[in-house]
Amino acid sequence: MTTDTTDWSAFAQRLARRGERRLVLVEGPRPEALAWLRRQLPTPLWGAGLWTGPANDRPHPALMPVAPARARDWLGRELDLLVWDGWHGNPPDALAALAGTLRAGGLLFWLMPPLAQWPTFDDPDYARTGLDGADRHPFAARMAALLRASDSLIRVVCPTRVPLALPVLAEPETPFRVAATEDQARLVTALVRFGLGRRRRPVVVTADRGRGKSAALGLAAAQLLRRGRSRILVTGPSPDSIATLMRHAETALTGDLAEVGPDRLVTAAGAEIRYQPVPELLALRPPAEVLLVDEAAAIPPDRLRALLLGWPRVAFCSTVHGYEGSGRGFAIRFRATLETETPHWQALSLSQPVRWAGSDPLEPLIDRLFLLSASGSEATGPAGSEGGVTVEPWSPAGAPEAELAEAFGLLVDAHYRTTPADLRQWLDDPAAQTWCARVQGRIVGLLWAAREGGLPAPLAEAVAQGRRRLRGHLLAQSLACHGGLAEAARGRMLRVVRIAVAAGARRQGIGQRLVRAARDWSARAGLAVLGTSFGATPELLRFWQSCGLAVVRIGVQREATSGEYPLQMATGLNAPGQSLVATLRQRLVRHWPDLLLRHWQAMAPELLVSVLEDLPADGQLEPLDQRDLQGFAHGHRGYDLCWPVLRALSRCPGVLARVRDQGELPLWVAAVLRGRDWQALRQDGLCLGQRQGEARLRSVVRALLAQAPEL
Ligand SMILES: CC(=O)SCCNC(=O)CCNC(=O)[C@H](O)C(C)(C)COP(=O)(O)OP(=O)(O)OC[C@H]1O[C@@H](n2cnc3c(N)ncnc32)[C@H](O)[C@@H]1OP(=O)(O)O
Ligand SMILES: Nc1ncnc2c1ncn2[C@@H]1O[C@H](COP(=O)(O)OP(=O)(O)OP(=O)(O)O)[C@@H](O)[C@H]1O
Repeated sequence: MTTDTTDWSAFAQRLARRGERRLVLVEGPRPEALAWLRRQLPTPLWGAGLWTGPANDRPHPALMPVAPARARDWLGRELDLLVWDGWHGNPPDALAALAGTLRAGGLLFWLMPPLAQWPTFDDPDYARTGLDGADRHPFAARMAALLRASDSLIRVVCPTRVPLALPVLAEPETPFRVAATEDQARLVTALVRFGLGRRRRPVVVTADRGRGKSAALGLAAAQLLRRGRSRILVTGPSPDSIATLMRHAETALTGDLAEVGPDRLVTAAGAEIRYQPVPELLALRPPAEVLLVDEAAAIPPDRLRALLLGWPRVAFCSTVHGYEGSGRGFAIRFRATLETETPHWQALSLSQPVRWAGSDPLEPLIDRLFLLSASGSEATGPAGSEGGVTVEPWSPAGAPEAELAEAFGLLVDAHYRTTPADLRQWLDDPAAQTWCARVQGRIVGLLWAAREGGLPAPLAEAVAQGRRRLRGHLLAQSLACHGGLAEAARGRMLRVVRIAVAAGARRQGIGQRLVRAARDWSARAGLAVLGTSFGATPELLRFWQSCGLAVVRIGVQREATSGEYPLQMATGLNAPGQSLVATLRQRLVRHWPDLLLRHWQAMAPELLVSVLEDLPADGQLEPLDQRDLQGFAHGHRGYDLCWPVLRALSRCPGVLARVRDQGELPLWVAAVLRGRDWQALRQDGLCLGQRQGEARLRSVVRALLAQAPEL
């Protein structure tokens, strides 16, 4: 033992008795820091630990090496020690996620250059998101300032040979123990009431990490079996996600169980709690009185909806931890479905931590560093007018902390996947431009954009041919590559990365004003295009249309998490930009019927038609087509013979809008545009069969011909 060794094991035990965890920042050259750590960590190590650097460098053989990119695999597990090698990169989402796996008594050693060097430290992780070109890093500077101000942080400056003076921690009166909190007990009671109560009154439980939400589900499921329910189904994004739930249910049912398996608990009376994966549940539809869905935020929205409608009592639970970015967005987006389908739904939440004490300083510190609990302004705009709203350029990097938290909160609340990595990108990207809208000084709207494109001709050509891919330049690159147009990567553009207006201030023109500010700035700066890329919904499409942008591309695959098609819209700001947008749109006009048949089968009819209505109508009927249509309308000509003409008719101006007005859009889209057969249409409840379906389509065409004789 050398003289500078600290008894970390005793310190960890004391922390555990207080229910707390600590961050230990090990500053100074990496070799010295590693040498220091090697001297500190005893053999055997006092608990389970991870090391995020290269396996060969690990400072203790008992530390398990894990690449930060695999941090997700550790969610739901528990650790005593995390040694984070910041010299090999600091991806914010992974650091925040792994910090949450530390149990009471846990220590997080973070190896980094001295705090003073953080603003210019060339973090190896920057290359992943194109930030390696920046010479200053406000995000890291901000973290350094927050750490410097923290009174719970333990700082070690290497090289050092003196023993560390650890904080003196008082012994608690009662040692901390992981056990039910009052909050959790209340939730269990509420869940039992829900499980025994009326149908179609779903509950949505949200909680930060480590609040005991999964355990509460298990405890409630056990009580429900005891109180007469015969089958409770549980599901989640993966079998691992329900292990805690099953374990707590099993413990609560001890003595009553006839069969115990990892995905099934059966009581002596034959009642069961059974895990089934989401696809299996939706395919087999096993009956059950209650369905519990854990980690619901990681399940695509269309599946959540199917689960909601498929069983009489459904509870959805989700963690709202910001590093996955899905939690809060889940609550916000799913709310719309709940309000429409099951207006009597109920929101429940858990706030007291179970895994550590309320006095734990690590959770609030990580929270501050990564703004994990940021939530947007409650401020509303002035009703019915634009008066009192100011729109101005704004820089997140220079903003006071409280304002930054409020502004980032707006983005988090408004977007499904806004994570600490976005916060870093927003603060650090030299190509970022931001505008904010204020009412009485408070931020009620934000537009974050990034300058893209402007690539040298040979590189732009290589991107267009699909031979090169670059970090960043998302829209420029996508348009160049998918459209096969080098001009898209050569021209300079501004991409709106995110826009958000506080819920209480929407539909007052604030969004439009923010876009106008970005557009005016771009035009003045000589950029060719203003564009954006987002998960398509008819509402957002309408918003961007109202800002003067037009559809230039729709992705061929839905995004896995949101289940939405990526949609790209743009407007030309000068002659080359206008010509680029026009060319992209012409290609889309030519290609959409084929894209539709092969790729857009899952697109909701409303969205599909909104997209098609955005494009210039290009359908033309010839005299023979017109004769066919007359024949079809009056029942002399069969549907199959007329199908090509009906498709051409769909492309004529105003036709789809008229079909919508007649309430027949779903049938028209499925039969005519998608070419689905009558059996499939009947199965989907779109018609009673061929005879009835054809009759309805004939009646639509008759009305069309009456309204628009020029057809
Ligand atoms: C790249 C991206 O960021 S895409 C994601 C956009 N952001 C989000 O989805 C976050 C949540 N939503 C929001 O924050 C807001 O609703 C925004 C930013 C989309 C729109 O901001 P707002 O200030 O409400 O828009 P604004 O009042 O300027 O609307 C202008 C027009 O857009 C259209 N529009 C806006 N919202 C909607 C909507 N929900 N449904 C239909 N049309 C809409 C309307 O035509 C509206 O004019 P009108 O109110 O006179 O009918
Ligand atoms: N009432 C309880 N008694 C004993 N242990 C509990 C109790 N509630 C929760 N725990 C334990 O606390 C830890 C966290 O609980 P749980 O996994 O339910 O939390 P969670 O809110 O789902 O959090 P996370 O998203 O971090 O997994 C688990 O190890 C669990 O076994």
